[in-house]
Amino acid sequence: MGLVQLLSFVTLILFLAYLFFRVIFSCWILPAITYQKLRRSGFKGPTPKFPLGNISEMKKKKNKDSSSSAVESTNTIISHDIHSAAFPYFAQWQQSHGKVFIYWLGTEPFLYIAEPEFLKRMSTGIVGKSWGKPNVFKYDRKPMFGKGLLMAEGEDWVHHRHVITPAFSPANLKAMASLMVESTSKMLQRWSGLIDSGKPEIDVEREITSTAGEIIAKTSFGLSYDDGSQVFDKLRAVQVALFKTNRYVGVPFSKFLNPKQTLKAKKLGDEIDSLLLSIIDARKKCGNRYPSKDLLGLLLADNEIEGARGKRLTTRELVDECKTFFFGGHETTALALTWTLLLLAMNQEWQNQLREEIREVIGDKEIDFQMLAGLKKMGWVMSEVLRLYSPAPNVQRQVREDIRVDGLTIPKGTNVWIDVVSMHHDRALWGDDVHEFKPERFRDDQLYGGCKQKMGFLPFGFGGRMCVGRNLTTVEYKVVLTLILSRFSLQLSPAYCHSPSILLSLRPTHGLPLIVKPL
Ligand code: HEM
Repeated sequence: MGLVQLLSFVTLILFLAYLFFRVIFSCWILPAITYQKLRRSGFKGPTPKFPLGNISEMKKKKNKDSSSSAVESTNTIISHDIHSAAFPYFAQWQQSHGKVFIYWLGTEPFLYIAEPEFLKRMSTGIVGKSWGKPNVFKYDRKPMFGKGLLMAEGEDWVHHRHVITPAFSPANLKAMASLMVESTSKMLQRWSGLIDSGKPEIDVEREITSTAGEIIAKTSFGLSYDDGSQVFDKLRAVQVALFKTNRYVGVPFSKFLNPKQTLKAKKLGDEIDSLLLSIIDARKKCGNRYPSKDLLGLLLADNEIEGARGKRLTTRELVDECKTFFFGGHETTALALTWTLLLLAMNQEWQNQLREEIREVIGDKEIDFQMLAGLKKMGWVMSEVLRLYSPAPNVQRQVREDIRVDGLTIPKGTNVWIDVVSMHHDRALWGDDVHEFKPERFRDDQLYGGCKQKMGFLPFGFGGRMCVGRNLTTVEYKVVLTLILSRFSLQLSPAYCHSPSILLSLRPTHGLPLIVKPL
């Protein structure tokens, strides 16, 4: 062997050794150090096993419980006590470890929090840059959200939020309200057609989801539903590929354990990107470039002209924001409306009360943005539905610098999993009627519904990262519900099977068939 060959061989060996050490360090040594630090700080939790952490236990518990919950649903018992069905492992671990503990997804430590007082103490005084979004999810959910607002951090997040916020100003929302009326009226026309042809049983989840899609496509991107439909279809397919399959997020090299789904999600993500690029190009080419300062108009303007902060959105960031809003802008609102229709179908009394309020506030007039604030009871119903069936069932963070709470240290790198569903269903916070549908709890306390600790009610998140689309949701919710209740009465179909499940968001597994009758 010549000297050159020997040197190349040694370099290769050193390089492989370096790679090997890096893998061992980040997959084994670093998590072990974090584990020891957390134990020393007094945090307990289920014992993890390398390399899956607690995943096997979670999967086993989930599978066991889904077979028994099927029995419950055939008995047509509709219980709103959903936490232990949706997250059986968390419910079980809470019994042994309390409402704050550590569990592991693969080699990723997660600090589980279902205790609002602890969350308050932990988040008070945390500067934004001390926590971001879990890297493990950023990477895993890239085909759906890229580096859009939901996943952005630090200076990038500040810049994106600054550009996007004006898209949901009162002036814009006012203009959007009439487009919402248009799309909802089209849906109701379809319902009348179905009823006339002898099909009064309608899967309202599917209907509302496509109408909410049409609304976000029109109001934020200036598109018809048909023009955006391929993006919606592919986003739904990525959602299924990422969240409905047997994957091992957090386990080193887990993408090789399920290569088919990983490749499928990546391919769909690339296809969505190119569809969005052509939508962006078409908008750039049209003469009237930024017609109504809608979301796409604002994003495009920032892509072309450097803002006051000396930053501008790259085309990659622009595409990621479009993805984020195509998905986030319709899915959660549609679910809030869907769960509302279920609860109203089960509570004729509240259907009547809301109809009465609509008659008083809107009467025969066309819906106007200003009138919506007068629909107070509808606001209580919305909050109560978001409490019982929170479409966003959890909020996640990752600690970027050591955080100290009550003398305990949460080390840099620890992920944080805030269990919103658990807090919304906690008897200690809401009282003995916690699992009952009682919108009146928001009558005297419109913001927190009488919850004993304000951080215990988090349907739209908290702090500076609170949902940017919440005002749009409120307007859309009130417009759609007003139009539905003004024309139809709703009853639960015997075919409905109550099985709330998590597919990133909290949704009815088998849709929501209702018997719809004209008033
Ligand atoms: C009932 C409807 C909705 C619910 C329950 C909901 C829930 C949430 C929650 C819990 C967060 C905080 C996530 C976190 O802190 O990690 C959030 C953030 C966000 N939401 Fe919503 N959302 C809804 C509607 C919408 C709509 C209509 C849009 C878009 C038009 C939207 C876009 C976003 C975005 C982009 C963020 C990230 C904000 C940031 O980090 O600065 N959401 N949402």
